[in-house]
Parts: sequence; structure tokens; C-alpha cells
Amino acid sequence: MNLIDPRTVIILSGSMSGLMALVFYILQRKYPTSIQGLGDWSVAMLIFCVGGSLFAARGSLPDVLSIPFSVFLLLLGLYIGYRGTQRFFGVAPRPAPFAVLLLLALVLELWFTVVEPSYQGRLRTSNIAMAILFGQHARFILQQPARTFGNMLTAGVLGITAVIQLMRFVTTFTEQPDYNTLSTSPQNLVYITSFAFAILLFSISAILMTTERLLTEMEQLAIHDPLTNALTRRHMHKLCDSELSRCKRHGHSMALLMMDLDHFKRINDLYGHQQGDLVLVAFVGKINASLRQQDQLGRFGGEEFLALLPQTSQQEAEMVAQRICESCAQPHDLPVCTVSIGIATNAHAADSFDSILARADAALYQAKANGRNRIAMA
Ligand SMILES: Nc1nc2c(ncn2[C@@H]2O[C@H](COP(=O)(O)OP(=O)(O)OP(=O)(O)O)[C@@H](O)[C@H]2O)c(=O)[nH]1
Repeated sequence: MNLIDPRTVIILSGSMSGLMALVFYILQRKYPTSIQGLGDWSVAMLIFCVGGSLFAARGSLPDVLSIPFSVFLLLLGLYIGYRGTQRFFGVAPRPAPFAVLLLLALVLELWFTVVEPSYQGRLRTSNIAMAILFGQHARFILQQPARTFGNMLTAGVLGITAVIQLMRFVTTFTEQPDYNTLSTSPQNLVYITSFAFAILLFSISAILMTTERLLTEMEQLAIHDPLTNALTRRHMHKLCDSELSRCKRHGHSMALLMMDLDHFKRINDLYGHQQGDLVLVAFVGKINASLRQQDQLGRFGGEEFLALLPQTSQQEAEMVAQRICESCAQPHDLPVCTVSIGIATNAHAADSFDSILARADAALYQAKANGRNRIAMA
């Protein structure tokens, strides 16, 4: 007695693909548009569902319809799935080579069904085409810089399935010629069930990839100010705390620049809130241009910003602050708004972030009191 009937596996796999098409479709509607590829994955699953049904209908439909076109649909589904992954990673798909591959496979499948009927010929054609599509899909994911668990799992599933396809190709040279797609031979059962598992596991790992991406985007949103894209106050607190611990461990110095735009209220009153917003965004751009890659910039309040400069002495911080002051005072296409800056460094062993911040704040107050558009040291 056979434990597994290939036709049942194909029917189950086809129904599962139909369900996954619905899941991807719902996710596409719910997820932010920044997460691309879900639409393609949904279409791919739908194509697997139709292709699988055609495959399972073998015997009830003429062979010329059920065999070559079901293989063509499965290959088309694999390509559309790959296209979805390309879009997910923000890479523009280049369909031409795959269109050639799919058409060639269809012609060969028709040839080995109608002109020169050969199960081996059909199987070898589909194995090679599928191995190329699965393999290229896996290779593409491995080329991406992000090595998340979801990405690696997807690449692993696709890579293993590509190898199984190649192994199946090799076994066509050793098995009896009367075998067919619905044969219950061990190699055929492994082949059919591995394909069904590949589709299921691909769906799971693709959902994992999108969830990881969504979490990363949410994290980014949570730690950035939506107007200026500077870091939030809470995140700056965290970064400054850990930088201070590092300084204490290695004996480094760090500097905080507390910056406040001068008479910013006037900009709003004279030019309107929207111009005021643009001035804030431009200000952040100017500061970022003056900072190094390892420096961090956060928005502390309305027009108040804090820069963290790791491994920076008081003199170096003063030079950076001077640069920022000068670039703000230069005329440009937005209303000019100068800045006052208070500087403090981790001068005492018992310093905490709050104590350095309080000194930077007091220095800023001093800069304002001394006439604005200037820097002051704690
Ligand atoms: N356009 C805009 N204005 C903001 C935003 N956040 C805070 N403000 C404005 O910033 C102004 C800050 O005004 P004040 O605290 O009086 O400070 P100032 O006018 O800069 O004066 P000094 O700091 O003493 O030089 C207020 O008018 C706030 O409404 C924002 O996101 N966009």
C-alpha cells in the first residue's frame, strides 16, 4: 500500500497555494506600500493553484493541455515569485531572459508530449528550468546585504529545492522509462512532496521576511522625528548613556552640543508655520553636513536639537559648533535663522548624561544671554 498518493499531494499543494494567494493579497492590502512584492507573491500562488489543478486533472483532460501547460504555469509562478522578491528588495525586474526560458520550456514540453512523446524529455526539461528559477531566486537573496533569519530561511528553502530538482534530473537517466508524473516511485514521491513543501515553506519564510522588514520600519519610525528625521529625545538619551559608559571604560571624551534656533518664533510669525518647518528641516541638513558619520543628532524640543560627538575633545567640539553657526548665518533661499550652541564634555568621573546635559543647557542659556548666534562652553 502506498502511504502517499502523488495526485493527492498535488491537489493539497494546489489548494494550499490558493489559500496562500489570499493571505499574500490580504497582507498587500494591510501592509505599508513601502513593502513591495506581496502582490507578485499572491499572483504566483494563484498560478501554482491553477497549474497544480491542471496537473492533477491529468487523465481527465487531454495530455496536450494538462502536461505542457501545467508545467508552463508552475514555471511562470516561480518567475512571478522571483519577481516579487526582486521588488521586495527594491530591484527592478528584468524579465527578458526568463521569458525566453519559459517559452523554450513550453516548446520542449509540447514537443515531448505531441511530436515525440517522452516522459523523460518532459521531466528533464521541467527539472532544469525549475532548478534555474529556484537557484537564481536563492542566489539573488544571498546577494542582498541584509542577512536576516527570514532572508536566509527563504534562500535555504529555494536553494535546497533547486538541488532536489537537479537530483531528480540525474535520476531520469537511471530509472525505468515507463515512469510518469503520477508514479509512486520513491524518487517521484520525494520530488512531488518536496515541491509542495517548497511552496509552503517559501510562503512562510516570505511572510517572515516581510514581518522583519515591517519591524525594522516601525523601529526606524519610533526613533526618528517625523518632520526633520533627527533622532527622538528618548533614543538620544539611550545613545548618550551607552556612549558615556564606553567613555568611562576606555577613558575617551565625548561632547554634547545643545543647539537652539534664535528667535525662531519670528520666522513662524513672519513667514508662516510651513516656512518654519522648512527652516527646521534645512537646519538639520546643515548640521548633518557638519557632523561625522559616528556623530548623532536628535531633536530635543520644537527648535532645540542635541548633537552627540563621540571621542571628541572640547576644542574639537568648539570647531564643529563654529562651523554650524557659520553655515546657519549664511544667506540661502529660506529665511535666515541663526543658532546658539552650548557645549559640554564628560569632564568629571561621576558625570551622568543628565549632568552633562544640564551643563550644555546652562551654556546654551549663556550663549543666548550673551546676544545669540554664538557658542558658549560649560
Ligand atoms: N514651524 C514650526 N514651529 C515650531 C515647531 N516646534 C516649535 N515651534 C515654534 O518654535 C517657537 C519657539 O519659540 P520660543 O521658545 O519663544 O523661542 P525663540 O523664538 O526661538 O526665541 P529664543 O529661543 O529665545 O531665541 C514657537 O513659536 C513654537 O511654536 C515646529 O515643529 N514647526
